[in-house]
Amino acid sequence: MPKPPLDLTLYLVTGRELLPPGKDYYESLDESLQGGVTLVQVREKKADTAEFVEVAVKTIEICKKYNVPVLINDRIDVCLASGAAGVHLGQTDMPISLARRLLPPEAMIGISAGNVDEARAAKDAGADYVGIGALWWTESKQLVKDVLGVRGVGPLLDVLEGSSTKAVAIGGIKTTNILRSLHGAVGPVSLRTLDGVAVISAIVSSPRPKQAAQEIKSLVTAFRRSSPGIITMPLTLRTPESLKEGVVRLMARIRKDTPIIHQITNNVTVNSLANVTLAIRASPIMATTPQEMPDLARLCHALLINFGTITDKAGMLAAGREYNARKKPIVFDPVGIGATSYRKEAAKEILNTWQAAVIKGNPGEIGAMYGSSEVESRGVDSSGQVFSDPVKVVRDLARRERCVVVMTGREDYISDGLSVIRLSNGHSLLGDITGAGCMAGSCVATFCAAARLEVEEEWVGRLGRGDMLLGAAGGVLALSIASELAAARPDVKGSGTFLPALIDEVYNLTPETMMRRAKIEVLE
Ligand SMILES: Nc1ncnc2c1ncn2[C@@H]1O[C@H](COP(=O)(O)OP(=O)(O)OP(=O)(O)O)[C@@H](O)[C@H]1O
Ligand SMILES: Cc1ncsc1CCO
Repeated sequence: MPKPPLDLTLYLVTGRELLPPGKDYYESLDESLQGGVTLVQVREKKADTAEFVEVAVKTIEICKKYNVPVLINDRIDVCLASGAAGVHLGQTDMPISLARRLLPPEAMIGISAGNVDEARAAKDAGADYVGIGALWWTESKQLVKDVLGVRGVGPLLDVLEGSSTKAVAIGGIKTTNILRSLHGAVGPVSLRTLDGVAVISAIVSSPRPKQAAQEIKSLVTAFRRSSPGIITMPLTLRTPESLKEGVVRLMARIRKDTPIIHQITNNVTVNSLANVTLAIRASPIMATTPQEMPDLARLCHALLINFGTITDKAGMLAAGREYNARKKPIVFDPVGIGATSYRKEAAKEILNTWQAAVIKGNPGEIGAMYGSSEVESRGVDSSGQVFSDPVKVVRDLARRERCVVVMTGREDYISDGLSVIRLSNGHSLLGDITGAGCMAGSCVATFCAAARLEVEEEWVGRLGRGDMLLGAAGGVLALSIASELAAARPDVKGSGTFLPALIDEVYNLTPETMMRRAKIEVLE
């Protein structure tokens, strides 16, 4: 008998202990199948064998009505006794090769994988699918050993590329984090995406499992239809001319709409950031308290998170979640990330919680994120060193972090994982004031707000909308072109007079000047 097709789109793992009070297990199961569940795993941790078999048989009977196969957690004997379609194994359960020998040839066998080695072993053993996790910390955590995090999934998907082993993610997936989960879990090299999601409590604990299943399934299918390998724009041909025109268009949009830019930043440069934001004609709001975040995410058009003095991690985490939920851009400036291990850990936690639209840093910061020591990381300021292959660094990091990456310096490199552009404006005086990079972050956040505002239709199934590469380029160009104009002024005598002149020049910047002065190259 040929193997039945395996549809992992919405994989329900049962958990009778998680049902809401008064809800019958079989009733809940039937409703979730009506909502579109495509595969069911019966998971019974406490039942004895007789009860497990009984639950399995009844589950199979109900699932048959919907043509949905049933797998059994761990127990080959229960699978055989109940006539289930296959098993799901843990790493410490029976090896796949042995299970294959005991089960009929058409049986489906899946296995949990929490790292690259486990994924590779599963593929080599011919697993039909791997369950990758845990994605998030969850109430049903006893199911999985360690939290892998959304950003940990990609390398496992790369390992599976080219094989027939499918992949599903598991662990804490719910409607509020599903797009974040799917968007983040993509192979950085292969751009392979998940074949579906495994859900437990988001469906089982719901008093309305049908609606819960429908909602999750529609988001998975919408994501799948949305060119999921691509980070920001559906394929766009980039030319210096189209980028310049785009930047000027965003500038006009900023002036028309005065976007509100929420900024959680350091206490060294906070005033400069508020002033530069006003100078480009946007409206800054600096706010750090977690309780304010839902209201601010509703009100504001973009969020900047600057790590400078990292005193507000709780606010950073809360804010990012809200902006992701509203599909509004977040710019992350990991200031000094290479300097302390606390910052490195905090960045990991932050980026595993929410998805940045743009990550911006100097070569030391980007190098620390990339995991390269080619460029020295010195406190918060740039060491002035550059990478031998900056194009590879920004492109690979963008693919890995699933966002646009900006690496500032004498030349700025920007990539969305597909295109790489180089901007060559700016003046060395920017390196002599504190917060030039921080101000570039505010400008990028403002242009990204405009890039989102100019797209009216929702990009269904995606975590954001608008051309974030263009937003990033616009922000960097505004500050660096203004710096050239400021440095040339006769009243500027050094770094002290340069800072206010810089704000003036941002304030007086015209679309014509931007168009004339912007030095943009498209490298890839
Ligand atoms: N030597 C230079 N020549 C031209 N432009 C420069 C130069 N150095 C920096 N810039 C520009 O200055 C801006 C800030 O980049 P920089 O790499 O100095 O940030 P940073 O080190 O993070 O700054 P800070 O930590 O002070 O905020 C960018 O727009 C970049 O293009
Ligand atoms: C000097 C300094 N220290 C922490 S943040 C900051 C501003 C420049 O990034």
